[in-house]
Amino acid sequence: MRISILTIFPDFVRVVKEYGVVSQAVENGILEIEIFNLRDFAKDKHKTVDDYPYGGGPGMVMKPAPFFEFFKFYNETYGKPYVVLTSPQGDVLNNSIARELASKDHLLIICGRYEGIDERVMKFVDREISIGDYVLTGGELPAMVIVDVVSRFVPGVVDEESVKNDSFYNDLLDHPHYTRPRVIEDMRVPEVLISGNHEEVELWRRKESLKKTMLKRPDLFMKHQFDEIDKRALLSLFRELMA
Ligand SMILES: COc1ccccc1CNc1ccc(C(N)=O)cn1
Repeated sequence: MRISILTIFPDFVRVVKEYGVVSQAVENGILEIEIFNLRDFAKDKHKTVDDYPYGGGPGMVMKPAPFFEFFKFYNETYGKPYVVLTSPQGDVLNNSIARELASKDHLLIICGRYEGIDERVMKFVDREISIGDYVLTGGELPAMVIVDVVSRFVPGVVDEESVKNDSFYNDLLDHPHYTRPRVIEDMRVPEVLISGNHEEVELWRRKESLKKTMLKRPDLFMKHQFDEIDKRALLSLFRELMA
């Protein structure tokens, strides 16, 4: 999968491809991440990317011409990508949107700055995405979040099991995790996890996920489709609560 990012701050976003599983996926060719500087497509001497807003008002607006120049170059060179704009007006990102974006061969993420982007640039945009209901000084952090979340759904980037057990994969919150030592400051690892009984472990984990989700995210709990393991876990949970 190829992901490109268009920004006036290329050094800001570069780190997203330099660490962890994303950098490994880039190294072994599962992911291609390319960063383009919008300023390179501003043809005037001062490489201007912003200008005063028609109609007045505070701040500046991103000029359309550099974007038009960029897309002329980009579409001819790489073919037409699926274009995402990160903006406060977008659909709020969640796992299902991320999974949908991960199915595209070729994604381009546009990062806005200033008060916003000239509306005529929207002709290139397929999807507007927000990472939450707040305004940032730029679209670069949302672009990095999208690259990270989408990468996890690209086959081979992370262990399939890990994605399958994603707490939000089956819309339950994650169970507690433990590793060595078995005891630290008198705090012990739950015995079931040391029992080696995988069925018991899976039941315990599911019970913990259901308990945590019921308490912290009743909205997710109500949406959850209960499978056989869930039912056994819930029974065990109720027995525990009644005891
Ligand atoms: C006024 O800013 C803009 C206006 C229009 C586009 C981009 C920006 C850049 N800012 C952003 C971007 C994304 C998010 C988000 N919630 O995903 C928040 N702020």
